[in-house]
Amino acid sequence: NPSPHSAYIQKCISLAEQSPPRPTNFRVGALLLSRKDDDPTGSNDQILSTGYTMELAGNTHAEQCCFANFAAVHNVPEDQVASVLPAEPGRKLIMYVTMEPCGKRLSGNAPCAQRIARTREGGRPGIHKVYFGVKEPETFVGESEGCRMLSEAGIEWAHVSGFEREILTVAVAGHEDPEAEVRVALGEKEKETNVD
Ligand SMILES: Nc1nc(=O)c(N)c(NC[C@H](O)[C@H](O)[C@H](O)COP(=O)(O)O)[nH]1
Ligand SMILES: [Zn+2]
Repeated sequence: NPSPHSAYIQKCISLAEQSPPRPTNFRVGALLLSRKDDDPTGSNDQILSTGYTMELAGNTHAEQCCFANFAAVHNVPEDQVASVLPAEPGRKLIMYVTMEPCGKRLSGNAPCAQRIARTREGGRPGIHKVYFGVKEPETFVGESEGCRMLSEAGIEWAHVSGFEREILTVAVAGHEDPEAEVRVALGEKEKETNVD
């Protein structure tokens, strides 16, 4: 049986395509689900919430909207989402995001890696693992810090490969020179590998 990761990343890409193009951020899609332990094909997955950049009013990120949508269904504000996320034995909370959760935002708003880490407050299991399709390009904040912040919070993460160009093309659609930015972002990977 195939792994479920590609299908979820593709679902997140279609979410990201609903985001209004802006020069000041990336168009990203996010999905939250509950997965039964020892269920590598995800056959017992339960989708809990989805979100995309600027889905909700203001300068909102996909992961932020994903949490805010779930919190709203449970009648709490987004910053209290940890208190309403399920914590069932034998199941884990998993997030899929087209792009690595941000570790810093030029706006100064709370970065998504911090929002994800906060789901573990109060000893709750919170988010167990984050799968993303591409690391954040250096466009806005330079070297991305999201993965390091997740690791520091004890949250696992993994890169699902194969969708980088598609994800980046959607993400930068509102930028000044999208084609060039995609080439640079893809090239960055080659540059890093040439460093050693
Ligand atoms: N993972 C992620 N999900 C998003 O929905 C989104 N828009 C970004 N984008 C990261 C980028 O670093 C920030 O968009 C800029 O740093 C500008 O910051 P604001 O968005 O204005 O807070 N990253
Ligand atoms: Zn973010």
